[in-house]
Amino acid sequence: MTFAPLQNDTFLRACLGQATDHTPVWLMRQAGRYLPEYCATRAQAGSFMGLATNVDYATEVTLQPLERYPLDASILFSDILTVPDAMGLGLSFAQGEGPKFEKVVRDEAAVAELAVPDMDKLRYVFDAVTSIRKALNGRVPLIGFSGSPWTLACYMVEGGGSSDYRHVKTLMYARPDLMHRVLAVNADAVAQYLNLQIDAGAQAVMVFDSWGGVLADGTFQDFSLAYTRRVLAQLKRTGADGAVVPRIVFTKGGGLWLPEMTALDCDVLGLDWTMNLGAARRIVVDAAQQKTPDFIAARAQPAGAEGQNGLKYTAPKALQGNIDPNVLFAPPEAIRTEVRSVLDSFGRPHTYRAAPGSTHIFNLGHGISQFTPPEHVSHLVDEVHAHSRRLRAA
Ligand SMILES: Cc1c2[nH]c(c1CCC(=O)O)Cc1[nH]c(c(CCC(=O)O)c1C)Cc1[nH]c(c(CCC(=O)O)c1C)Cc1[nH]c(c(C)c1CCC(=O)O)C2
Repeated sequence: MTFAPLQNDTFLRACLGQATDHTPVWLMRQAGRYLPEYCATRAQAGSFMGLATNVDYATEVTLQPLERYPLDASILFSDILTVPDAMGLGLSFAQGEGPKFEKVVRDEAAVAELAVPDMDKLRYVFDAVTSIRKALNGRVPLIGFSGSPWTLACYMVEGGGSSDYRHVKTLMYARPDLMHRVLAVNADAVAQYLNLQIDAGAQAVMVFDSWGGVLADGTFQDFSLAYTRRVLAQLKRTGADGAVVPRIVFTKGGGLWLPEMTALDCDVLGLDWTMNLGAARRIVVDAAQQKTPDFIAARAQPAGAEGQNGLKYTAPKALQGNIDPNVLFAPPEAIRTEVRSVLDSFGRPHTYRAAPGSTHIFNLGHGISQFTPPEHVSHLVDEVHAHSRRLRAA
């Protein structure tokens, strides 16, 4: 399987800590209900799962936001809940309501039954990845994704969305042994799922730990972070074409744990809007400097090379985020002001020779709202490109 050469590698370069002439931008949930063309295709497909399981529809809606906006990356159209669905829990999305599972995993018997699903049940996802790569024709890279083991467990135990996470936290505190088993199965399923997306053509992969931030300090490390680590440890480093596949970990509400997350074996950390990007940048750069005392020399070396002191040079993690998606409800001039403020908070973009590294990928701090006026997104994307070029020229 060979695909057309990539025409815009800005996103992949930024993921790997390399200099770019502008800050790349894409948006979480960029293909979704705020786009009238998405709603039209969804109506044809009849349901969300009808859309996600049909390769042609999934390809069509993945490309829809790219037709409107000069985004620097695309993301597979699917959902994190396809994995528990393949485990036999019976996923459905009722119109106007959130996701629902027919079966919930709350007791010893249900936990005992749980197993890594036959990946053939998820073939429609891998087929969609290959079809989207072909349709993109090298325009921008394609991101594959999965939920984190903890975030998937939240839906599997609650049976759907939740406002208080009562059932999943009850299981965690009352029967940590059962919770650990659910998370171990999820981690191994997610790792296989992402590796097959990589084989099918995904050029980067992202783990959505959307509900990591609802955990208490201590439980986050044991029940979320440890299993994200278990996923990362099993992931392939390169795709079928030999290109490095960057890994992104996004923990909503995880800003306080950023110092601990710098130790993850991933390339990019995603942040929600509560975190100052300049402060986050200092944390990731400090973490890399501790591992590599001669930091400037490290920048001149490929990551992973052996230094004179015998230490492995580690590039600081790139950061992805983090504008409040609600900014998109404000008038265009206010959107542009907020975009500049997020870019400025990250600070002067890294160039090879200039001091301390870390690169920035612009994104929302969480998924785009279905009520967003589509024309407002044009202002956001345009301002990211224009202002980030200005920052590099300054
Ligand atoms: C928690 C989570 C889910 N799904 C996802 C997450 C993690 C990201 C996050 O925290 O937002 C991830 C996801 N879901 C979807 C994508 C597609 C790719 C993209 O970003 O464009 C991605 C990356 C499509 C979708 N997944 C869903 C929709 C809307 C459903 C529809 O079209 O009817 C889309 C476009 C449904 C979904 N799926 C999920 C929920 C809670 C819902 C209902 C909420 C809602 O209605 O917005 C679970």
